[in-house]
Amino acid sequence: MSSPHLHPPMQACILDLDGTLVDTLGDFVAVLGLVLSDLGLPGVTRDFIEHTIGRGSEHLVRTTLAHVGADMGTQPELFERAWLLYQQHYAAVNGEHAAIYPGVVEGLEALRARGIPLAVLTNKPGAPARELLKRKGLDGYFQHVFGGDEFARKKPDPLPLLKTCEALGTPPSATWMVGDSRNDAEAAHAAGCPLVLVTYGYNHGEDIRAVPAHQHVDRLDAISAGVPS
Ligand SMILES: O=C(O)COP(=O)(O)O
Ligand SMILES: [Mg+2]
Repeated sequence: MSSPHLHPPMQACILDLDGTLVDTLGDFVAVLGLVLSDLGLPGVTRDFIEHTIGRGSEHLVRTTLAHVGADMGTQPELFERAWLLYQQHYAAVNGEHAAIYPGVVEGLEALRARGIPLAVLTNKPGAPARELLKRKGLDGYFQHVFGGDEFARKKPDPLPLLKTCEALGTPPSATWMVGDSRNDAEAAHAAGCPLVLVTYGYNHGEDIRAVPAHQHVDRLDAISAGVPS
């Protein structure tokens, strides 16, 4: 499966953000700490957050509230308050505790040098995703950046991936998806996009090497070498 001659061609490449391009766990930890403290609720561990991120920020906030025992049944407004606080704190913190993974800039440079159009598709909302890329100096690489709030459904549904292929103007069969989690893998399989999984990042505690892909890489700059254009 990982032998180079089996690789489909690459006409464009769509990349996930959190856990693939940027290690944002520290931002999520800081922001959720602030939100829970504002609400007078107990904190959660870094491990819990690492295992919960990836399905979008609303899912993260809702799951965190449930985890600390907040009763959203009797306090239906609690989620709305927490969500508002989350967005405010995230906008302020965004990128402060986040770092670009080793090999990412080199990998993006290599793809760009080959003339491969690039896009980001994340389950993070679009506005903070674009701001994060800007703050980290990565925004110039991408023709499109789409967030989880910009399509009717999020990854692992294939819809956002198919829409991103449409925006790039390339067929899914030649538009590669690069991600760190089963959400990315399921979306890619369902959309018919070739898949690269990075072995770092956040995958809900599961071993990503066990998830089928055309390639598993330890660094983003290992992609370009094996993929024909
Ligand atoms: O905000 C999230 O849930 C993370 O999103 P991503 O891994 O799709 O970039
Ligand atoms: Mg991810």
